[in-house]
Amino acid sequence: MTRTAKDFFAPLAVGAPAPLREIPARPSRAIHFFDPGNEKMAAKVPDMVGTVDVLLGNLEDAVKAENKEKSRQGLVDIGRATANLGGTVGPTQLWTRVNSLDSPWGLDDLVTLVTEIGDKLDVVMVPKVQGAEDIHYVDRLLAQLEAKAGLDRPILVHAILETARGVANIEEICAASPRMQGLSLGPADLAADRRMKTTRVGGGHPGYLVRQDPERDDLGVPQYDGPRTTYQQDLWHYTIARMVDACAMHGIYPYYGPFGDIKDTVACEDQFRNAFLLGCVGAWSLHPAQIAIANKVFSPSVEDVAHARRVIAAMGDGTGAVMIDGKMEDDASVKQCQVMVALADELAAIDPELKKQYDAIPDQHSGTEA
Ligand SMILES: CC(=O)SCCNC(=O)CCNC(=O)[C@H](O)C(C)(C)COP(=O)(O)OP(=O)(O)OC[C@H]1O[C@@H](n2cnc3c(N)ncnc32)[C@H](O)[C@@H]1OP(=O)(O)O
Ligand SMILES: CC(=O)C(=O)O
Ligand SMILES: [Mg+2]
Repeated sequence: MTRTAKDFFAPLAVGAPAPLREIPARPSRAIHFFDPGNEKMAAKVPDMVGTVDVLLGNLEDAVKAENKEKSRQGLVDIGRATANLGGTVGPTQLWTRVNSLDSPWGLDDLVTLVTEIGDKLDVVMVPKVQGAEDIHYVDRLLAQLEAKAGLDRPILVHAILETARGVANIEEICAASPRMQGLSLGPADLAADRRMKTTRVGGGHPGYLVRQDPERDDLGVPQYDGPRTTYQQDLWHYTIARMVDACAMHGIYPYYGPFGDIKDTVACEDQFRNAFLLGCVGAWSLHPAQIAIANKVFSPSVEDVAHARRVIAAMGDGTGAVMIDGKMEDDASVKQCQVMVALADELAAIDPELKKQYDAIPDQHSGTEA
């Protein structure tokens, strides 16, 4: 049975910090993955602080089995030595992706990281989450470790959706703990688990398409062999839309996961933008080149912010209807504009370049009351 409303926000261990009532909307446009055991990558981390919203020390897939302990220790060293990273000190959060709960490393990852650098860790990403039982396990263990380490704020939990069972149980996963911060799409493992026939890590597929109807000749006979335009569709639309609804319903945040074709920056931007438009707040960056893409895509454009401010100003108390540039705006569209402006304000608070751009938008008050 799930916890009752009465004890949902009670700490799960004596001495553990109280769970948060609301998950803070901290900017997390790019969750940048690095292997803390890879010297070249690790050396770049100090200079990345302040340039990316989240630095994530990855201990799971993409780290060779023989390097698991080295990567774990590397993350401890980075957490201890890197200034302005994680906790409440600066704009760049420190996250980790631990090994899966059924692996030989998952338990030691959690115990070591919370004990050694728990004060720096903002979020623990848990891979291959199948249902609420996985979150319950991590929830209790984190509480015990936080109490032992004397931490004064709870570490949050992020689940990767990468099994069919995880997708089927999405709502119970989101609701499993007040620690739940968000969900990411895990398109590679999810494709394998679902027996999808794509071998790509995220992104589209040229075979997943719809085709224009055939032209007809003068007698109305379809010309099946004639030229017909095809339109590539988004393989991930269903899962992302489902993830966005589940997260919004539970007050947590949805993220597009990885885009593996590092060189195809154009398609990466398109995939990230689809996710942004559908309601995601960020995506993973696997290579330094993807950080700028995510920062750009997940920041509202100056045009969108200008339009949103104009609608809000024209709508006064937010009720009624006005015409702006030939379009009707009303109580509902002003709420859409408030979402845009709230995000712009959050980002401007940590990104001086964006602040400059948003501050330069001239005040515009125009519109005609209906
Ligand atoms: C399905 C999933 O689970 S996705 C999540 C798991 N996968 C990952 O985390 C992958 C992370 N990324 C990587 O491992 C690498 O970026 C790769 C393998 C994709 C490409 O690596 P490379 O071939 O070395 O890329 P490239 O030559 O362009 O790198 C340029 C420089 O950036 C460094 N670099 C590459 N990726 C990163 C990174 N994620 N973070 C920091 N530095 C990086 C390289 O070490 C190299 O450094 P150098 O100039 O000192 O030699
Ligand atoms: C993101 C991830 O782990 C996957 O696609 O499998
Ligand atoms: Mg995976």
